[in-house]
Amino acid sequence: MSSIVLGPNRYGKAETRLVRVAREGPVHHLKDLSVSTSLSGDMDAAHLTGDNAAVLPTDSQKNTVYAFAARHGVGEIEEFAALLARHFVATRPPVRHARVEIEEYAWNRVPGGPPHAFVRDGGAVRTCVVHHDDDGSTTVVSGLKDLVVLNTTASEFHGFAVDAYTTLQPATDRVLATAVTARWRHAGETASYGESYARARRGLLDAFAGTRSLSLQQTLYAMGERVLAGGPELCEVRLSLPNRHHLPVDLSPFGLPNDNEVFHAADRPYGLIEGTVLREDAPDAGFAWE
Ligand SMILES: O=c1[nH]c(=O)c2[nH]c(=O)[nH]c2[nH]1
Repeated sequence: MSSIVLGPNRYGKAETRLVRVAREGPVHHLKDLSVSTSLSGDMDAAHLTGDNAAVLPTDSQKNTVYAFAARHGVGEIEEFAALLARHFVATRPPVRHARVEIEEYAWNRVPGGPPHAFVRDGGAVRTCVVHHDDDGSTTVVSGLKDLVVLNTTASEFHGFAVDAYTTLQPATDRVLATAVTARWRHAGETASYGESYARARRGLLDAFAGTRSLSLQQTLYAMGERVLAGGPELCEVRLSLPNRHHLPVDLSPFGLPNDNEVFHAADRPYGLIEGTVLREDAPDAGFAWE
């Protein structure tokens, strides 16, 4: 019989919810994050013998998130994630690699309200994953999720393969809707993350709105291409696009026409279109996507 060995492993505190209020007199600023830390390295003993000497408790990792927010403030999520990742690798020798993932929930000021009143932004959640390794390298992937978009026309789907189980009718004018998850890899270790986020988000929306779509696959490529066109600092985009089907309701039993006006917004199942768009000369991704 072959012997059994321990494979890759990592551990950390998932989804530490951090809200940081920065006060400039009566004007307050709000950061609302979910921070997940994950450490790996010389930790085999914890799994194999129960020796926890190398294990920095996940509770300590959570405390570090809060302490760093107090001590350093929170700027761009990528910078806060890198600060944490480097700290764990630098201060705990058994930790050879740190992965920090952050989601940011945006808040806007209440229009006309006092400078301490906020309303949660209904738009996308901003995301990042930063890896730092004890060889000194850092990788940064930024992105967004839950960016819900819909075109009421300019979407077609026909010419598809037909087999014994195909019932779908070709569509020359359909509703196209999706909730975009997009992640983009930075070629370097530092960037103007706020600016590149705004550019990438704009590019995603422009490409979705401006593409006469023959499929969600084609729209995916257009969106990825547009993000990369925003600047050389981004080298690879990964997109996940659920096809939120809008099915025309058959109103003929009621003697009513339905000229592409009344739809059932189906929940599930949904098509899931996923793909990567990258520069041919993109540097090696290493562990960036892990
Ligand atoms: O844009 C689409 N791509 C597909 O692959 C597909 N498959 C399907 O049933 N509807 C659609 N729409």
